[in-house]
Amino acid sequence: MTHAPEPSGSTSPVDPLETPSFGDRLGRAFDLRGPVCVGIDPHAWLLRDWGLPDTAAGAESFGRQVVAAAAGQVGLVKPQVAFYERFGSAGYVALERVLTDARAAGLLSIADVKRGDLGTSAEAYGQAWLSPGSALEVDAMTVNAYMGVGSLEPVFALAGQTGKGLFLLAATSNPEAAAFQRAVVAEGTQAGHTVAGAVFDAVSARNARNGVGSTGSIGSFGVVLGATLDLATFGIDLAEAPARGLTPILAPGFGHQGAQVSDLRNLYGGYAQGVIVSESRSVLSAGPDRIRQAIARRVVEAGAARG
Ligand SMILES: O=c1ccn([C@@H]2O[C@H](COP(=O)(O)O)[C@@H](O)[C@H]2O)c(=O)[nH]1
Repeated sequence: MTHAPEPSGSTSPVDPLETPSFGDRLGRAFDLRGPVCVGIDPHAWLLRDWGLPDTAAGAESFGRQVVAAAAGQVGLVKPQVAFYERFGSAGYVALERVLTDARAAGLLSIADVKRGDLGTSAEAYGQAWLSPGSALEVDAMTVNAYMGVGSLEPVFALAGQTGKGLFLLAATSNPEAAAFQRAVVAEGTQAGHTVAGAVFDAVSARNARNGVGSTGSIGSFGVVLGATLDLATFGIDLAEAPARGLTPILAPGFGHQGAQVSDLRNLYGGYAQGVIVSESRSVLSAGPDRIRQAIARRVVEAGAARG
């Protein structure tokens, strides 16, 4: 019996040699605009405060206004997909328009979608978010490795081919994650390491292998390490960064969740130059008329903290 070929969706072929890597684009964004990433999280209460309906149209207007305010000030935005998904297909159409605006404004977008599965299912998630020309195309997506880092192999491969990035959840900012993410791996090459440490090491090893670029180059594969945490207690040592292939860190937890941007260097040590400082509610709650100024303040704070 022959199998039908996997559908490739509305994607176009890419030449990996012609595609600058996500790590390179991220490095450029850091140099040009600093490390701040504005989260796009259209909570129902925020839509109300912004004078918008709690509908897909409201979430679209909200997202597009946030993108307009972020454009030219920061290098990155991070839409929280859950807040669009709650409106079903209309929410996805809204998100597609927000992403189109972000791309047109020269912003790198990270879909906070936290996908994870195995084999061809994992690959299909990757195709949805990382394939050039797909409706939901972004620069990077968040993924979870709780089916094993190896389960994400097809997504790593696709991201490598298309010049996209991945951020694997390693130590997340929510307090209830610690017991789980500090658990110890039972067997294999990572035996004895914490789950968080094993994810961090696996991602770092990939960046080290790919990090043949210049000193200070940034890898395309990153981890999520919450800013609310004492990362040493998760078995993660950030004291010394590698000379090339620095693993980027997506760092939620600043602002509303309590972490201070001024602590950037204490929190992330030798990796501070690769940290994406992500804030959502603390910026978005400024409202449509003051969000530009709120973002500008974060840019100054983060620039000073990063040095
Ligand atoms: O460890 C994690 C991973 C993801 N998030 C997401 O980031 C934002 C945080 O929003 P704030 O309003 O700045 O607290 C939100 O979309 C989370 O789902 C996280 O908080 N922690």
